[in-house]
Amino acid sequence: MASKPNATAGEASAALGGARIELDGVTKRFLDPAGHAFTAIKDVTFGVEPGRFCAVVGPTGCGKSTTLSLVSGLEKPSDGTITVDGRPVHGLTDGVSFMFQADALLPWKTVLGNVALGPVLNGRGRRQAEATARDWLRRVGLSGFEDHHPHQLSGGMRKRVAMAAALINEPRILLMDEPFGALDVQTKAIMQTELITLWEQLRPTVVFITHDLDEAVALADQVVVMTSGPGSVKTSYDVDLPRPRGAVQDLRFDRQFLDVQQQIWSSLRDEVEAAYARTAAASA
Ligand SMILES: Nc1ncnc2c1ncn2[C@@H]1O[C@H](COP(=O)(O)OP(=O)(O)OP(=O)(O)O)[C@@H](O)[C@H]1O
Repeated sequence: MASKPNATAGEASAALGGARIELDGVTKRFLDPAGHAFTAIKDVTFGVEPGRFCAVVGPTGCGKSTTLSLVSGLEKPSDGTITVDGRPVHGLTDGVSFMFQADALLPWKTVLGNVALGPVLNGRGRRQAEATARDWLRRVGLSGFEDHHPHQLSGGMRKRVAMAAALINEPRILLMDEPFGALDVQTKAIMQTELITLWEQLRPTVVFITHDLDEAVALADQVVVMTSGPGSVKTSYDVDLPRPRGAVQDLRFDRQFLDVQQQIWSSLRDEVEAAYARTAAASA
């Protein structure tokens, strides 16, 4: 593993601040291959205040990723409205960065080229973009790896590159779909701590999809629990653990953390069991 990121709060560049996200009665229907309408999410309503970290949990197939792509503007709702800072989302939402489970890195570009790509596409000169990219690589602990290509890095290092590439544009909204889902347990915990340290400096509004309730509670200010499909919002919990949260590994033994985790699990468990029973019945 590369060294830990060495940025401090004072090094954060002028953050633009996060945007307010509102979903109001959002339903999304898809057509299945036979041409029948299939409801993926139904009447989803929740909001995320500017600069808050919102995790969305729910059983497999309940529509978490669909919800995220609606916020991004990549998909349009069938019913209901999504607004960002009070303006309805039409087309790709401004000021959004993404991080997915698969690293969206270009294999033919160097680490520096991957991180500098966002500013270059935003019209910054190459020199300036590369200088900013070098700074971000330092902040994620990857100084010295600028000329490597993605295949020459470990999984955790690739995540750091993806994180630098997502944050270099100082997004107002960061949409994350199980970004650490494929990592081993130790690397995942390290990446969670690094993410939360960088987020605490920049404070974009985050919507973070995960299957891992511990991860949701450790990182988020708010955890939205979705019902089994078609997904709607079952409950939204505030997580009042103090910030800065510090190392995620240590947090998991905290009494308050365990209390919140248990409370949310008691709500989530019914939905996970319902989804499992439905899948088992369908395949019987
Ligand atoms: N483009 C699409 N066309 C048709 N059906 C879709 C499409 N996208 C998603 N679905 C369906 O909508 C439902 C919700 O999918 P989605 O990926 O949003 O769930 P999820 O909660 O993110 O799942 P998982 O936890 O397994 O990643 C699923 O039944 C899926 O097959």
